[in-house]
Amino acid sequence: MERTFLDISRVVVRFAPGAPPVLNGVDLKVKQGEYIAVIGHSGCGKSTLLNVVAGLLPATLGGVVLEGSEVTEPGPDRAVVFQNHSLLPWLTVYENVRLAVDRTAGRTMSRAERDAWTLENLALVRMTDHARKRPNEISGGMKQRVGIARALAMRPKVLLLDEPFGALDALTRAHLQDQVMAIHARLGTTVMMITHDVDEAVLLSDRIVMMTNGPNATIGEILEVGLPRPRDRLALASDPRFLSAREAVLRFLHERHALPAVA
Ligand SMILES: Nc1ncnc2c1ncn2[C@@H]1O[C@H](COP(=O)(O)OP(=O)(O)OP(=O)(O)O)[C@@H](O)[C@H]1O
Repeated sequence: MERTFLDISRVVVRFAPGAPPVLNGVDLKVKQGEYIAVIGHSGCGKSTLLNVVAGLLPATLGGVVLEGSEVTEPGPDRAVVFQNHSLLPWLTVYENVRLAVDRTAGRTMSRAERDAWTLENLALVRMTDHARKRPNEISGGMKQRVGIARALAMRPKVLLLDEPFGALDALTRAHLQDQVMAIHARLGTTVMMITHDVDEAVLLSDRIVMMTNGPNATIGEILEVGLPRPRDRLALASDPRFLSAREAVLRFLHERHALPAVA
């Protein structure tokens, strides 16, 4: 059996004493290189879970262990990409990525190596030609690509994506999904991605973690996607395995765990 790489163990998060916990007993074991999607209705606690893994929020009970080390604070081994880019507007695209490289590899790489590594990560997201531009001179999709390059440049053990494509139009979103799939295939990075988009979850992930509604949310079901890689969105659009995975997630969300207003 493959070893657990990221171990989320009986995580409970309660924001206010006396209030019901937002998350109650989330247990998940992730293998190295796995692509996990977390899906669930708005407000069920997906970002809360990601923030616990990122070390941005302490669990009230339980905890997270990454490669044998307990998560107690944020660190470059768990790089986060948020829905809205968090690039520094006064720095160029290159400088935004370079800053992360200098912070994480300032002592281990020479200047020339850091320059090359910055450029390599920009090339990975096809942003080489825009390296000298500032964030206000590039599109939303490009900003997210820079955010991904910056995260990958830290050589994270886990890439945490909090609805990274949520604010993008459908075509840009599809393009970025393809790029992230290609990067995952090339680097084998372990990924945990929050999404509201069922097709995105099925297309990208190895397993889809479906959350029950909050409060007291927990993992309701886990779907093994099992589609062979590389995956091609056009071919999959009519593939019965894709359609049945999609249906299983939709059923979970809209029949078994519909929001009260929907049910
Ligand atoms: N810092 C906080 N203090 C108090 N309550 C919080 C805090 N952060 C989140 N919550 C509450 O916890 C619940 C889960 O929030 P969270 O953002 O994790 O949900 P989500 O599933 O990511 O939602 P969405 O899909 O809408 O982004 C919500 O009810 C939210 O109001």
